[in-house]
Parts: sequence; C-alpha cells; structure tokens
Amino acid sequence: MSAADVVVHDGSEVLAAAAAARLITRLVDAQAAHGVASVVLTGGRTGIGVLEQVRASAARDAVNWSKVEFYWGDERFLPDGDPERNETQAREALLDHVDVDPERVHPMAPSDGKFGDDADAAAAHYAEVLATMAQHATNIAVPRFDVLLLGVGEEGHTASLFPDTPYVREAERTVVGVHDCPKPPPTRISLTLPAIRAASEVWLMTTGAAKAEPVAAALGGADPVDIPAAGARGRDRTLWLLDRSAAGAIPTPA
Ligand SMILES: O=C1O[C@H](COP(=O)(O)O)[C@@H](O)[C@H](O)[C@H]1O
Repeated sequence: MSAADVVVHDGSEVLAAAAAARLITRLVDAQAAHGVASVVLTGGRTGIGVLEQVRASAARDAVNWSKVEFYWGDERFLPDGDPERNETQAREALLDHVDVDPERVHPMAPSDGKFGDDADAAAAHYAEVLATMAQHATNIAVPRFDVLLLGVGEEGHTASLFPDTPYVREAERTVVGVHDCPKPPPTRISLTLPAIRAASEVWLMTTGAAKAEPVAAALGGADPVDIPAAGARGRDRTLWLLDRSAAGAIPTPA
C-alpha cells in the first residue's frame, strides 16, 4: 500500500480552487485514457465548495461533461430535492450548470422514491447499480472509479461511515444503509471501505481546526474503526488535501 500524499493549502478558498483544478485535470486525463471518466462525489462544505469552484473555473469545459459517470460516496436519506441531500447540493453547485448525460448521473435513492423509507433496500439497489457498471477491473463489484472524493468529519467519519459502527466494519457489501448516525440526518446510504478502496485515486479533502485531530490520527495510522477516514485509500493514490488549520496537528518530521 503506497503512503498517502499530503498537500496543505493556506486556506479553504485556495484549497477548493486548487482541488477543482486538480479534479478537472484528473477527469481530462481519464477521458484521454478511457474515453469516459468516472468520479464519486462527496457532500459537505469542502466537497461542495470544490464543485462550485469547478463550475467557476475557466478550464471547466476542458472536460467533456457528457462523458463523465457521476456516483456518490454517500447520501443523506431524505426526500428527493431536499436541500440537505448531497445530490441536491451537487446539482446546484455543478451538475445543473454543465452538459452532463442524465444516463451517466447515478444518485443514491431518496427516502420518498421507489424504496420508500427503506434505506437498506435503497442501499442494496445502489450496490446492484454499481455491479452492473462494474468492468471487473478489480475483484469487487464496482465500476472503475478514476477519482473518489471524500470529506472528513470532526469525529473522523468519512462518507457516512462513523466510528465504531457495523458499517465501518463492513467487509463484504459495497453499499450499506446507515442508521442512528450521530450527525443528522440519522439515516443515510454509504459506500463501504471495500468499495472506497476499489477507486484508483481517493482524495480526502477537509478544512478547519476542528478536523485537525482526526486528520492527524488518520495519517498516524489510527484504526479505521476508531477513525474511518484512516481506512480510506486508493489503489493507485491516496491524497489528502488540507488547509493549514486541518493540518495543524500533523507531527512535523524531526
Ligand atoms: O455529513 C457529511 O459530512 C461529511 C463531511 O462534511 P464537512 O462539511 O465537514 O466537509 C461529508 O463528506 C459527507 O459527504 C456528508 O454526508
């Protein structure tokens, strides 16, 4: 397993702009190599801020947006269009402003969709969607994810995998319904660590002093059960994009 790369930016604004530029380049390169690129989106302040910066970028349309497969790493299990849904925020930040192919946008089901309020059924369906898109590049039933974006919570959660839960311990399923989350809303859908680890590149992006301890713990080799972000890594690259505050507790080399 390759060591994680850590890039520290001065503040949240420059981090979002720099991460947006990096994402545009990653998608352009993936399209050059594969024809179609694939990205797994995250919610949260930092993740959505990056999408807003992509929208605003002069380089935005270097990406052929109709040839990008969009997935989500997690979703707040709320009614369709709810402003707190990661999908709603991603559409407002970017997807509604570029020429995406609706057939290539794969949101996780809302709580008022065909699965009703059954988050476990909605999660099982998303796992089936991923399996049908799998290209058998890896030994797990998910498609090739060129880049998988993640945030990090103050207690170390990533996607919607929270500490010391059966969901962060999940070793077989690719997608789970998550219940009794400490951060509202209590019910969510999330990729599991095995699914996250199938991605070529995993980028963990976070800002603010409140994240400094979990970031330092994750980079210091914490048990993923205690700090789920510690368990997020890519097959080819794991990249931490931080601002100085979030990086503030990382031990400096002697
Ligand atoms: O609830 C969530 O929180 C995390 C982190 O969000 P942030 O605002 O602290 O960056 C986010 O990555 C996740 O997608 C979201 O569901």
